Amino acid sequence: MADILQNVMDHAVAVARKAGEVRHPYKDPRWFIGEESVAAGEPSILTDDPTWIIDPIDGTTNFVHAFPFVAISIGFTINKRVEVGVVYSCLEDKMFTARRGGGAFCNGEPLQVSDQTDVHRSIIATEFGSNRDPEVVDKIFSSLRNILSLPVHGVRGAGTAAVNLSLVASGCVEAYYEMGMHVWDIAAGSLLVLEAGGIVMDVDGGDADLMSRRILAANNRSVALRLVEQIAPYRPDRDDAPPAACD
Ligand SMILES: O=P([O-])([O-])O[C@@H]1[C@H](O)[C@H](O)[C@@H](O)[C@H](O)[C@H]1O
Ligand SMILES: [Mg+2]
Ligand SMILES: [Mg+2]
Repeated sequence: MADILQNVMDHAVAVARKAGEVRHPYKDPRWFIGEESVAAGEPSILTDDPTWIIDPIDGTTNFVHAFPFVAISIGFTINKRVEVGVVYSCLEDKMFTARRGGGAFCNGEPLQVSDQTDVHRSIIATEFGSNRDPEVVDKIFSSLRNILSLPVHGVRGAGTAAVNLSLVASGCVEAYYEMGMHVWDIAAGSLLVLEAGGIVMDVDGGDADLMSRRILAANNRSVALRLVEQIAPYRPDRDDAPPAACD
């Protein structure tokens, strides 16, 4: 694991030097998008530069309530594409790693998504999120009602997007969708799913967009597209939306 991170950091330095950059890639805030740094006012703009995308605690509400799923999520992008993903599920003591083109692993063991193609025999993960706007809550419940009525085998939510994505990559659930989470919740986990043989797309079936705050990750296209038909989509403000103007 340390080797993978070291290689990536070396790669980041090499890319920076090639571009004639003198910035230190581990210190310049432009090379980071982190939940806490953004909360402190740093920008949340994904550029082509090598960028670390970090959620130090994914599953904060779980953490506060001692609900036993909490993760650390670290993604690394170049040209806006996730090259490395690391999710450490702390209480399970599971270290999930993926490198683009290099497969996905849990504690060093290769991961493979479920081979289930029938949505009716699937478990779907999702989250209720923290937005209590009645229109958003209606959409959440509408999607849930549609999916439960398909019917599916079950609906689950771990309380952390990163763990939900690790569950798709591990073949424990067939899919995970959510609207309202952030890029730091999903950057690393989305690569886990892709490298375990799954797919990642927008909830409306379009291309995945890391900054859109919408994701549908699934073991295969046939399960994903059945879910697209059931999901009532809404558009949260993007992670890279300009800050609202003050009066
Ligand atoms: O705040 P946080 O615990 O890092 O991250 C949250 C978790 O991933 C949660 O599962 C998801 O539903 C929220 O959308 C995220 O914001
Ligand atoms: Mg999070
Ligand atoms: Mg967090």
